[in-house]
Amino acid sequence: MTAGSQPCPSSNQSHTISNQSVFDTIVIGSGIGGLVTATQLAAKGASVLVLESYIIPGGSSGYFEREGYRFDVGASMIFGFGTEGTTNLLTRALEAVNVSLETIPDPVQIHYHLPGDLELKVHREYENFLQELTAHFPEQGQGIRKFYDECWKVFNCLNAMDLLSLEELGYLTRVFFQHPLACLGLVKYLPQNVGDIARKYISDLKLLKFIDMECYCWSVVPADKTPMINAGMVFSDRHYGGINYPVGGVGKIAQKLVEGLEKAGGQILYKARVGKILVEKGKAVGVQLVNGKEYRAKRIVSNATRWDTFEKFLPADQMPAAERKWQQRYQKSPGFLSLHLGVKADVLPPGTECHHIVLEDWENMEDAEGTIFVSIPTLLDPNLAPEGYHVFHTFTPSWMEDWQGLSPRQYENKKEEAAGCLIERLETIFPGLDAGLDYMEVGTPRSHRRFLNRMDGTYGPIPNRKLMGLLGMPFNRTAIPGLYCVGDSTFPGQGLNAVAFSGFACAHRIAVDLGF
Ligand SMILES: NC(=O)c1ccc[n+]([C@@H]2O[C@H](COP(=O)([O-])OP(=O)(O)OC[C@H]3O[C@@H](n4cnc5c(N)ncnc54)[C@H](O)[C@@H]3O)[C@@H](O)[C@H]2O)c1
Ligand SMILES: CC(C)=CCC/C(C)=C/C=C/C(C)=C/C=C/C(C)=C/C=C/C=C(C)/C=C/C=C(C)/C=C/C=C(\C)CCC=C(C)C
Repeated sequence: MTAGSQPCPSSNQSHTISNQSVFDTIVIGSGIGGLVTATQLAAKGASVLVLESYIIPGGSSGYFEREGYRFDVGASMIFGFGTEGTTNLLTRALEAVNVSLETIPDPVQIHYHLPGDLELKVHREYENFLQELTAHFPEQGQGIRKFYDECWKVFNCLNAMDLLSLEELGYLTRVFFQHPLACLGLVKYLPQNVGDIARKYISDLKLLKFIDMECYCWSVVPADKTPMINAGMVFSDRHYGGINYPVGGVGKIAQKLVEGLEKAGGQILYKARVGKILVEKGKAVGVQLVNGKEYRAKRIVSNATRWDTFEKFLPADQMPAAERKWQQRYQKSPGFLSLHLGVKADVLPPGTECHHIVLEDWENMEDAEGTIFVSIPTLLDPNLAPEGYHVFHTFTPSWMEDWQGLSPRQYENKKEEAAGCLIERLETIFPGLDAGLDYMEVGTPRSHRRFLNRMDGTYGPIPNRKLMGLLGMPFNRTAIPGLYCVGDSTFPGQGLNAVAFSGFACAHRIAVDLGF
């Protein structure tokens, strides 16, 4: 979304908030992490108020409409909509508040276009994927199978048990007695990263680069810094529950959760920007909006990033030691330069897949504007664009620093130039893209900061050195009594299914704390 353009109006305008003096819980932000916390608590009978600064719910999983196109703001490759097991957390979150969403299965997770003619597709069918990858690295066939089979071990442990708060002793004891082997399996993998495990089985350097890319394209760090638990989820669930796109666009997930929240008695207020968390006698007791209005609750949950929570909502100079430590271990990932395009349908040859990753030189994988991501959701749900056209969302990592200190004219020119470069590079995969353009909206980390309130427009936290898997990622409670965090700056990190887990865990911990 252009930083200068007006957001589209929503039918869900501000609601009147019931005159309750103290809510059980206030949730700051209606990203998927915040909404799952809110719906879980409302379903248990808690009184919940969600305060969202924007005009619609969803945060990075929101949408906007322009000239007949419906664009996903950020998230587009959706895990968690499976029908079986326990890891289908988006399906479960909707069910908990008696709503549901129709989804369309995506037969291929990603079509990779990588250096050295490494062209391959990650098929929904596991064996087809292994076969296609092995055809590129015939000598490494056994290693490939052993590596991905080890990822399944992690997934099978997770998919055997209810997924709730790891900060709650009652749950941990119960789950350990019910599934001792699965728990021990997870304990083993929690401190591990993908790179070490991949190198046990794989020696070919180009194949190891491919594993780096398999991690980078969702964790924005290479295999050595990517936690094995998360890779177990991503590399297996794509073949188990699969990647499924919600009919009507990604924005529908948040809209449905809000519908469920309200049915369960919870409330949401839009255009309600929190400026401050109120702390009395060392305990979080409420929030103050930037317009001065105050709301109070027994528990406060922040779905904003940890940087926003502890540097903006609370005095930065009184940051708890645990948060300072976290900031030494994790840094902000880059944001994205995003092009939301409307494209003539004949640009895409028959058989084009929905998601693509493009990289011309391995050296550039982690660089700003190195790896290119493409999502074309109209290949699954054609109703998101006018007839004869496609929605084409392409994005590439980009740092806030590169977009600061520019005059409005310089900013617009830089965006145009960057968009031109991206389109030119994509012409090799989609010839005729430039000529087929019908609509273009360019977003930068500044747009993400403005519309999503994410500090520096970041995609989320990344380890700033090799850490011990997921061990360094905080759960939901914070050093301030009564204050919890949820979303991608809590365990287990980025990803809609990951933040949904964070929401389940946060709501469970609060429900126990409040005696629900
Ligand atoms: N950021 C991206 O570009 C991007 C792209 C793809 C996927 N994703 C995914 O999106 C997910 C993020 O989910 P999440 O739940 O952690 O958070 P989120 O960033 O999606 O949602 C946070 C919400 O809090 C609101 N908010 C922030 N500050 C506020 C304030 N002061 N007052 C009121 N509301 C405020 C924001 O408007 C937003 O709706 C991650 O899984 C990530 O992987 C993000
Ligand atoms: C008791 C005892 C002894 C012990 C205990 C142990 C235990 C129980 C443990 C447990 C653990 C757990 C539960 C864990 C959990 C985890 C989880 C849930 C995880 C999840 C994850 C997920 C993820 C990571 C996801 C992700 C995704 C993503 C990020 C995506 C993205 C995408 C994008 C960016 C796009 C791309 C592309 C294109 C467009 C092409």
